Amino acid sequence: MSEWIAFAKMNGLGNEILVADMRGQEGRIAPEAARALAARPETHFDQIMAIHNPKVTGTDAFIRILNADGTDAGTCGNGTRCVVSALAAETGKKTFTFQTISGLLNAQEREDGLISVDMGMPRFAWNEIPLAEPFADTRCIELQIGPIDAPVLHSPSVASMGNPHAIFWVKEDVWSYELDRFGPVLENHPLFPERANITIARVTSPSSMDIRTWERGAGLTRACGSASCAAAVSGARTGRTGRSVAITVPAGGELLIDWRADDHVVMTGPAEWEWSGRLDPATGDYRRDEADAAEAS
Ligand SMILES: N[C@H](CCC[C@H](N)C(=O)O)C(=O)O
Repeated sequence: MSEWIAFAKMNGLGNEILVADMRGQEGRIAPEAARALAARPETHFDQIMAIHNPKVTGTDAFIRILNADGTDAGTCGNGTRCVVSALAAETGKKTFTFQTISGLLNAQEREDGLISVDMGMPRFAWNEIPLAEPFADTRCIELQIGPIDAPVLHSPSVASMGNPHAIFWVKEDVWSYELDRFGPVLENHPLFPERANITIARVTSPSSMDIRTWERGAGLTRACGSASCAAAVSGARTGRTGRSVAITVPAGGELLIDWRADDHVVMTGPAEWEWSGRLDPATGDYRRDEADAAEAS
C-alpha cells in the first residue's frame, strides 16, 4: 500500500487542477489513479500537477503533469500558476524554477497576486510540433474538417509550447462551433503523431482574442494556458495581432500573453484554491480534509 499524500483542488481561470505533493515520495501518481480521480465529479480535473523533489540543482521542484486520461503532458501553464500559488503560500517565496519533461519553467507571484509564468520559446518547425509530414510554413497548414467544398474549420496555424497545438482561426462567435464533435477527430488526426491540443480562435482586436480549446487527453476545458500562448504567438506570426494579447477563455476571464523580444512567452493570470485533501497515488482513493475534521469531532 502506498503512502497517502496531500493534495489541493485548485483552478487556473477555470482550468481544473489537482496539485499533489509527491515530495519525499519514491514513486509517481499512477495513470490508473489519475483516471479514477478524473472520473469522479468532485475530483474531476483537467491536469494533475505532481510536485516531486528537484532532480536538478537550482530548481525548486520537478513537476510531473498528468492529463485526465492518465497520459503525461509536457507543460501546463494554468497548472503551473496553481503550483506557484500553493508553494508561495507554504514558503513565502515569490519566484520559482520548475523542471518538467519539456524543460525548465520560471514563474513568479506578483505584488498584485497574479502569477506570471515564463512558458519558454515557441517552436514552429514541422518536426518540432510534431507533424507527420513536412510543411515549410506552419503559419497556415493544409488541414480541414467538415464538407470538402465548405469546410467548417480549415488552415490552422500550428506551434509547440512544449506541447503540440493547432489554432483554427474563425470569424463567428467561438461558441457557434461544435468543438466537442470536431475536437476528438482533430486531436487524433494522423497529421499529429503525438496528438494535439485543438483551439478555435476569433481575433477581436489587434490585442485581444476569444478562444475555446479541446485539450489533448482532457477534452473541452474552461481555460488552457499553453493554448492561449500558442494562439497569441500564432496571431502575431500571421499579422492578426501584436505581440501582447489578452485572451478571453471559455470560463470568462482573461490571460495576458506577452511574446517578449527575447522570444520568451510570458503568461499572466490568477490561480484559486478550492479545497484540500489526501489521496492514494496508486489507486486515486481520496479524502477531503473537511471530512476528516467532521469525523474527528
Ligand atoms: N491546460 C494546460 C495544457 C494542457 C495540455 C495537455 N492537454 C497536453 O498537451 O497534453 C495549460 O494550461 O497549459
